[in-house]
Amino acid sequence: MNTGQSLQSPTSCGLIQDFECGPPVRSLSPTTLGFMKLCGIDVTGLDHSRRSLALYGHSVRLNLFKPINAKEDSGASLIDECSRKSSDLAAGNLKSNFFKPIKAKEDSDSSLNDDCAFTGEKFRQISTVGNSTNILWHECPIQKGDRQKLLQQRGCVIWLTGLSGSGKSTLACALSQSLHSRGKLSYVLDGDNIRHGLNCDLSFGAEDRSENIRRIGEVAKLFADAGVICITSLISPYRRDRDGCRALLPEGDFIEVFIDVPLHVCEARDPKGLYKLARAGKIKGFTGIDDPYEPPYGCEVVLQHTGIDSVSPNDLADKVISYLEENGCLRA
Ligand SMILES: Nc1ncnc2c1ncn2[C@@H]1O[C@H](COP(=O)(O)OS(=O)(=O)O)[C@@H](OP(=O)(O)O)[C@H]1O
Ligand SMILES: Nc1ncnc2c1ncn2[C@@H]1O[C@H](COP(=O)(O)OP(=O)(O)O)[C@@H](O)[C@H]1O
Repeated sequence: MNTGQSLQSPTSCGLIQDFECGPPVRSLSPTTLGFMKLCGIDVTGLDHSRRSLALYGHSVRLNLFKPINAKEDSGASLIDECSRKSSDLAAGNLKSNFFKPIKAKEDSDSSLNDDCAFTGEKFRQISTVGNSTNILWHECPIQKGDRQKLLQQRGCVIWLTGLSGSGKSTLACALSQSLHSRGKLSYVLDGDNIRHGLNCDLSFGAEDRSENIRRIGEVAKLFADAGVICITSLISPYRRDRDGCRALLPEGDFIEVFIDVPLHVCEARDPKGLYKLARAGKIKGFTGIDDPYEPPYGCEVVLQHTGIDSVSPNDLADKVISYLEENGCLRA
């Protein structure tokens, strides 16, 4: 029995518009659930792991996912619709513990492949991420590719790293200016600036530096997803933290640029007088003095200081622009 009724999410997400079911929700029973059809597929023939029906509030949503790989969580459990009473389903009593949480969804592209029950279709997943349980990724019809087409560029992250005084902020601005003049949209996330707002709760202890970088990595990822060329300008002294940010993005979208200026040059520049204070012991844990800087291994671009300050910030920016051009970042 199939009334051909199409269930739509309150947000009219296209992902579930092909979902057809038989009777209205109120009269669903373990038997009638067998009539549910998903994109023309009769789910009665499928094993239990591929037939999860989600009740979200009082409306039915389609949620197909692989509970087999689920991460255990005391707060939630998988419910096989065949073992549930129709009254429970109809009353929406199951919404808070309907799913066994699955591996956290990392980005809008990654959830749509291996974890899907049906190849070639997009399905939404309930997941547990950090301290958030039972959260549902919401997909929008306009995606990164659409925005990139609009902007005629590739959303990516240019991650500038180097000692304090190496020229990160100067290069970030020169780069942004050069991109702007070419009609490319960029945005600079500068460590100093972000510490005035979003990250004003963080110190320069190792743990807080890591958190600083993690947050900026996440924000940069959003900018890249928006189609913007995001330039970050942070010391980001620890390799592991930078690699963590790299891992957030698709291959090729994280461009690490090491501004390789030796400590003695940075110290001679000392535009803020911080090295002097650090040498005098008035600032503790200053990068390069009594806190480590770990240079990258095999990053995309190295801008090596040549001994004299002969390479202007604009020339350095040109080198990065060349990399972007060669790697197709300046076209959609
Ligand atoms: N202890 C210590 N170590 C290093 N730097 C210090 C410190 N205290 C303050 N500052 C100033 O803060 C700027 C670095 O902030 P970041 O957010 O880029 O640092 S980090 O990536 O979290 O390590 C850095 O700015 P830049 O000179 O632009 O790099 C310094 O001016
Ligand atoms: N390519 C360069 N050559 C010479 N001096 C530079 C260059 N880039 C930046 N500077 C100078 O170095 C100092 C530190 O630059 P800044 O961009 O603030 O570094 P950071 O952001 O890494 O601390 C500033 O006085 C700046 O004018």
